[in-house]
Amino acid sequence: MHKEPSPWFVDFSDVWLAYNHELLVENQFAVEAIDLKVRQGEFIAIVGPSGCGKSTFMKLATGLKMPSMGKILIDQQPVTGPLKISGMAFQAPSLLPWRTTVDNVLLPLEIVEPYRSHFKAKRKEYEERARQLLQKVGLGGYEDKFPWQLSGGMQQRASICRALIHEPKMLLLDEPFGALDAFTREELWCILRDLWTEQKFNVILVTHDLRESVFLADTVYVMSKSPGRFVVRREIDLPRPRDLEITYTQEFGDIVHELRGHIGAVRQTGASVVP
Ligand SMILES: Nc1ncnc2c1ncn2[C@@H]1O[C@H](COP(=O)(O)OP(=O)(O)OP(=O)(O)O)[C@@H](O)[C@H]1O
Repeated sequence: MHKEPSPWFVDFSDVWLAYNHELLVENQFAVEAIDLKVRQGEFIAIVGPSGCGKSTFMKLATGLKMPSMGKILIDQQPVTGPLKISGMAFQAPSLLPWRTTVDNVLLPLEIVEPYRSHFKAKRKEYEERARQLLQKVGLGGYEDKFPWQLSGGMQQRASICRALIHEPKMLLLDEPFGALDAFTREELWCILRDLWTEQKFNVILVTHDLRESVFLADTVYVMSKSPGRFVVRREIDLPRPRDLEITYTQEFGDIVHELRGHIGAVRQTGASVVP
């Protein structure tokens, strides 16, 4: 029978994950009943209380973990192992201290096929690409410095460049700006906004910062306490392009406030609230 291709870029159908066999037997799931449909190029943010399963969700979305039940399609393909079409950045920039900024950014091209096979032959071209990306995020002049010569915000910019150098279709960000001061964080929101506007990769952003989620995302999902479920889906219909000024508007404040109410509800009860 001919099957219609999934119209979604990310398509989770009733996905459950228990971390091991014993937990599965005891019906102890880290995340449960996840149904998530994400359009091509959509920017989603996931917020929720600590330990609700946000990182577990990320592991499922990148194929680092296989679901105990349910089905995951990314870019029409069933996920069967770690995905090459994704780039990742975390709270800690984790740059290699013995490599310069540009060499850190080049790292995925040394590891991920098809780049890896051509790395020696195309090094110059790849390096040019890395330098252009670094320029774009405001790190021009720092390409040949070592990580310890950069501020925390600069290191995080480099780490985002490293996540994007192989032009992934999907960027996964787990609390990428969590360790930065408020001003630097907002600067990086704008950098991410600009990169996404230009390249339209899919983004899955995990954050504790509701303002960040509302400023950046098309859609915000709220997860409930463990076992993690998606209990609220909020479309952010603020016009784009969004400037930081928007964060001071009543409309923006109202959405943040509404999401805060949902988080408060799931923190207290862990129960579902009406989507
Ligand atoms: N390797 C593991 N083995 C068993 N249980 C795990 C493992 N990793 C996570 N868990 C459990 O799965 C649940 C979800 O954890 P997860 O790390 O996904 O939450 P989180 O929302 O990312 O937390 P935080 O916001 O604190 O980073 C928690 O109950 C956690 O104890």
